[in-house]
Amino acid sequence: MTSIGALGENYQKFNPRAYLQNNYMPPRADFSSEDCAVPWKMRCLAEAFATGEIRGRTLIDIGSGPTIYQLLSACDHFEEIILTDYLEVNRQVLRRWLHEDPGGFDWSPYFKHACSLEGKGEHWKEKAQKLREKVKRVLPIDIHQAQPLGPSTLLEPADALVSAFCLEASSPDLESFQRALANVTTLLKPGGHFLMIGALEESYYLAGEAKLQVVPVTEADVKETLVRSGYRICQFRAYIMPPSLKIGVDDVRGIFFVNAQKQECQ
Ligand SMILES: C[S@@+](CC[C@H](N)C(=O)[O-])C[C@H]1O[C@@H](n2cnc3c(N)ncnc32)[C@H](O)[C@@H]1O
Ligand SMILES: O=S(=O)(c1ccc2c(c1)CN[C@@H](CF)C2)N1CCSCC1
Repeated sequence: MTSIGALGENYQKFNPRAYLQNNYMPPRADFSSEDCAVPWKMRCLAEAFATGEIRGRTLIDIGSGPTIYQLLSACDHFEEIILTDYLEVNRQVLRRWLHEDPGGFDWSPYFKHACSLEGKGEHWKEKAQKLREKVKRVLPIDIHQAQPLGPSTLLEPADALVSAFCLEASSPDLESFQRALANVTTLLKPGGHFLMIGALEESYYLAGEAKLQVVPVTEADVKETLVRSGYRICQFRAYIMPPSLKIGVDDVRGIFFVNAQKQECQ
């Protein structure tokens, strides 16, 4: 039985570049059809933010990793975006993108796709600049702590949370997944929305030398965990993994998108 500590130790071997190659470059980063995984994920996020119901001053991204695609449709709706991750190597990758350092990952296909989905005629470079302006902090986080951002971070609860492939990929079992959700929920204002993307029935994934354990969760597990943590589920969508995308970097069966609202009476 893997412990939280052992899982954390294993993350020390996590290779951001390998992770990006495995999941955010072809064949998985295929934008040719709306039915492909990445366009599906981005459409879920774009449509949720397009309602105008998810907005406010601050949004926190939980477990950003080395990626920013999950925030492209959020940046018009918040004044301040806070990125977080457990690993300094990932926080460095994020800072390099924010500072436009050469040699960083090319997110332009994702920005172009987001601009196309939103249909506002925005040039992708405008959106990239806007996101860079909105991201004010890149913070360390541990979702297994009661105060995931640590006791000293003077941060009022956020108006919204986003998290993609973090909770199930950081929890050794369902109980710690449930506790982690309760922990991160303390970072969200009552009435605020939590947009979560995650892996369904995945047990591992690779990131270079690292083989990371994932707690396999079903649609019912995710819904039940959210309700028990005091959320109303506004929307739940699932995507089934096509065989062509089973490329040996994980055993993911599909992905879920959930828009959940933290109930006022906690
Ligand atoms: C599968 S990656 C997800 C990255 C990115 N959000 C995405 O959509 O691809 C999981 C992330 O969870 C982070 N992580 C691992 N343990 C964590 C913990 N205890 N608390 C918060 N994040 C953790 C890892 O550093 C890694 O960046
Ligand atoms: O590209 S994805 O959106 C994707 C993207 C990221 C991840 C996974 C999948 C599964 N393993 C996760 C590890 F936690 C990370 N995609 C999900 C649907 S099937 C094809 C792959």
